[in-house]
Amino acid sequence: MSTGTFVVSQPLNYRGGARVEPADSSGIEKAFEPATGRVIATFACSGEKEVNLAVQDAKAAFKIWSQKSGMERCRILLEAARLIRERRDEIAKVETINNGKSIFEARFDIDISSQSLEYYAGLAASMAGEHIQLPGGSFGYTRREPLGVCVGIGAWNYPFQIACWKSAPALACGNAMIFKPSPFTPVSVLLLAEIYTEAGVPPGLFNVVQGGAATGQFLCQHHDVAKVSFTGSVPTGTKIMEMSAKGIKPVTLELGGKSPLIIFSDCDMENAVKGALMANFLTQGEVCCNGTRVFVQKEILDKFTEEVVKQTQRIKIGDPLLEDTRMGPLINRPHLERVLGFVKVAKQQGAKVLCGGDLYVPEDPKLKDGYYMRPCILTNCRDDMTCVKEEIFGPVMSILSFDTEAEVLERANDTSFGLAAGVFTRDIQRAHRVVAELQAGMCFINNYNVSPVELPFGGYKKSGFGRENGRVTIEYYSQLKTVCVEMGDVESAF
Ligand SMILES: NC(=O)C1=CN([C@@H]2O[C@H](COP(=O)(O)OP(=O)(O)OC[C@H]3O[C@@H](n4cnc5c(N)ncnc54)[C@H](O)[C@@H]3O)[C@@H](O)[C@H]2O)C=CC1
Ligand SMILES: NCCCC(=O)O
Repeated sequence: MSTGTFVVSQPLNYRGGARVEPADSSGIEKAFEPATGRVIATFACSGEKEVNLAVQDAKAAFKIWSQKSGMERCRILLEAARLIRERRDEIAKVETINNGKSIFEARFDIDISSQSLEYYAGLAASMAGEHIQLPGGSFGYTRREPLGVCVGIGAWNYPFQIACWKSAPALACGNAMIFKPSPFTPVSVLLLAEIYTEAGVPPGLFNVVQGGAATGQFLCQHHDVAKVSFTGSVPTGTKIMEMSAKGIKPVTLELGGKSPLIIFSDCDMENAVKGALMANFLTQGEVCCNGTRVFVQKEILDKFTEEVVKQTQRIKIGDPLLEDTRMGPLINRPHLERVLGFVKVAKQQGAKVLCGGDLYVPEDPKLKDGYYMRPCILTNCRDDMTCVKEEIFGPVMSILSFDTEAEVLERANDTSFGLAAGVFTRDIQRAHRVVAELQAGMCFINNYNVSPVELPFGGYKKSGFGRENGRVTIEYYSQLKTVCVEMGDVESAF
């Protein structure tokens, strides 16, 4: 596979253990290769009939899967993880072609994905309730039971990884899942569906329906869907919550962010600069937990800025399938224009562009219609500027300066988002004191944007609720049954 050659020839829905064309349609979508602007797939968005069929199949598979022991589910998930590792390069290439992120990065995403399956495979085998002693030899116990058919709805920035982060805990707990990827990135999740089938899950346990808002609504409103786990924007998350409320369905919402990264003057400068790049430029800056408000203590502002600009200018932009590329194209033309629009407004509001923020046209002629821009560093930023307040979801870092810890904490928390935050300092007491005050679900000390699957990930405030990864996620895909056992006679009140 090389850039400019890939086309999808097989159906993109997956139901009953096989790729299928949807039974009905609520419209047609096209998926692109951002590196070249080429259409790689034209597909029908699933209508209500197809969604009903997917739910029906998932319900049938749930009956079989939920009866299996944790050990049996563990073995199958481990086999699926092994198959992901075996097909790592192929999956990473498909992800790169459809999303635009560099192949270097896509391979990490696929590794994290297989780790997610391994982690929840381990927990599947050790899921247990409690035994509680009661007076007179009576006792109670709790059982952790699956919810039923769960729906996963994904964003386009980590298509394969999001599908794994949702399906691995869901399946480990004994649920079935119907997954709807973003219509921008419909392709890689089919490889996951095939892998689950090959690993031995019952047909229908993991189904894929393609489409946009209308298909998503059919899923969320379906009376046989027990739970919705959503990754995407705050406005869509609000709608998902409203729809789920009508059916009293639990939801997990992984939404947007505008996270602070605080760099104190006593930091290890080299690591802080690397951390700022990790916090802003992975996946072309299209990462929900990015630390895009970079607060730098005044004493080191000039030195930090000089170094971060130097390293940003060195980032190799271009064909994302080449080994040495570190930044590929953005997801699509409208998004590229939106991001460039943020840079324009930032300038109008008084920010200074130290580098990038403009279109980039690679020399290779096949890339001339791709959606590339140069990563951008903004300085002279103020807290009231649009670039500092709103999620840009592109490679744009805003640098702000601060004097004191108390001041920076107040400014860092002055946002309706609360997904992530970071602090760089050599002072261990300050590090823990500061993160304790930060209003964010995922805090990093002396690093940024690493994603160990053992750690719960999710937001505070408008960045959502519920968690992905870590042991706690079992609670979001299962329900607790309490059984009270009487060992004596009934003491009736009547
Ligand atoms: N917290 C997290 O883990 C992450 C959050 N995000 C956030 O996602 C956003 C970017 O992703 P987008 O795909 O543009 O978000 P989006 O909200 O436009 O779409 C997300 C998904 O929801 C579906 N959808 C749209 N309208 C719907 C409706 N009415 N009912 C049901 N489903 C519907 C879309 O088809 C897509 O699959 C950013 O705000 C970003 O911060 C992205 C990745 C991770
Ligand atoms: N590995 C990063 C996860 C965050 C995101 O999905 O945007």
